[in-house]
Amino acid sequence: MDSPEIPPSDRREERPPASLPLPAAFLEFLGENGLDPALYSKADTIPRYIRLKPGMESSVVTEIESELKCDLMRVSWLPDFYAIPPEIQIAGSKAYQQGKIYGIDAASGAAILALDVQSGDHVLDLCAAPGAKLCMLADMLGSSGSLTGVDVAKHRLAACRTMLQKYSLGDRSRLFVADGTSFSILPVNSNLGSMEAFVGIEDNGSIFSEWTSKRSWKDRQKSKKAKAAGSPHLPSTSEPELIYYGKDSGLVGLQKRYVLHPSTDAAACTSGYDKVLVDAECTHDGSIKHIQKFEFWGWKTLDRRVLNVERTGNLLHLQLGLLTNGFKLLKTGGSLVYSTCRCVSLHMQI
Ligand SMILES: C[S@@+](CC[C@H](N)C(=O)[O-])C[C@H]1O[C@@H](n2cnc3c(N)ncnc32)[C@H](O)[C@@H]1O
Repeated sequence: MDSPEIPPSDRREERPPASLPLPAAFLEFLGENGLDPALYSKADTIPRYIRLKPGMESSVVTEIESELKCDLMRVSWLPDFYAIPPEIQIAGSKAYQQGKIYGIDAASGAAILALDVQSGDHVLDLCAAPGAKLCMLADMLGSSGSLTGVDVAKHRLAACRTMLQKYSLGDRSRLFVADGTSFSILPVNSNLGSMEAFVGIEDNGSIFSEWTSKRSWKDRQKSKKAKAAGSPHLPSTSEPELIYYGKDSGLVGLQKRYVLHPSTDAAACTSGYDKVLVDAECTHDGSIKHIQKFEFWGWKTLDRRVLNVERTGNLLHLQLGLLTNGFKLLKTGGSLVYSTCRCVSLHMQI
């Protein structure tokens, strides 16, 4: 007897179950979102990706192949991206230690590509840490324009600073510890005509001199206070804290109050960012490797971190806040890309 035709909506039932012992609540959540649980047991078949720092000679590829003992498969649609087998670790390799390659997902590359960064753009990355996308943005920017990275978690943003320095990509960058839902500092723009008035005026140390890793007494007191309060994250009312700026970020020689003053929505329309990336905090359920970690962390943790209704509600609120503010900071004619680890990438232009 012929087997009856199965309507597409029921075909999911036929798929083999995931070999991970996913908890019932998570299976239900996947079902509600039309996602196949079998996906979550396939991490060992998904390649890893690396990005070769642009400008490297092609002979470097052969060198890296022999060092990592695997083929580097060029990703045709993503410049400088290569797929490598999932079991290959890059952290111990010379190529990684010397800043010739870094690990970054193809999905992250796709989000940056969609932003279409051009040399001379003023670019804002509103959730920048730990910084793989930030590095790619800095590379795309080339030798003019600026890059501003914002993240609410200072220790994570410090990792961005380390990355920018390691890959020599920080010259046009500045990094602010700030709440991305209310951040309102605009790029240092050549079209703010009165800028000359602020340049070079000595004002009791309130002018930016070249950035140094040595922290001032005031900064050290600030971090002591934050530590004592037990919070790694700033309260939303805190002032943005600039933890890094490069020598060509446009800040050196400018008065601090000129750079750090908050903007209005009207000013952003004319002097805002050309490109904004909102790579928002999310539940991470779209990251197969991330979900696999809960086998070790315990599925109860998954309930608490991913499925908890209060947390997902708060996340939605946060994501909307980040998206709304990112949009406000765009210059007229600029573009914004919104992405999460579920690879949803939304491109908007005003
Ligand atoms: C998905 S991660 C970003 C990944 C990053 N774009 C990259 O490519 O490495 C989300 C980031 O958003 C940050 N975040 C959470 N709430 C935030 C807020 N209110 N403002 C700014 N950043 C926030 C988190 O600290 C986290 O580093």
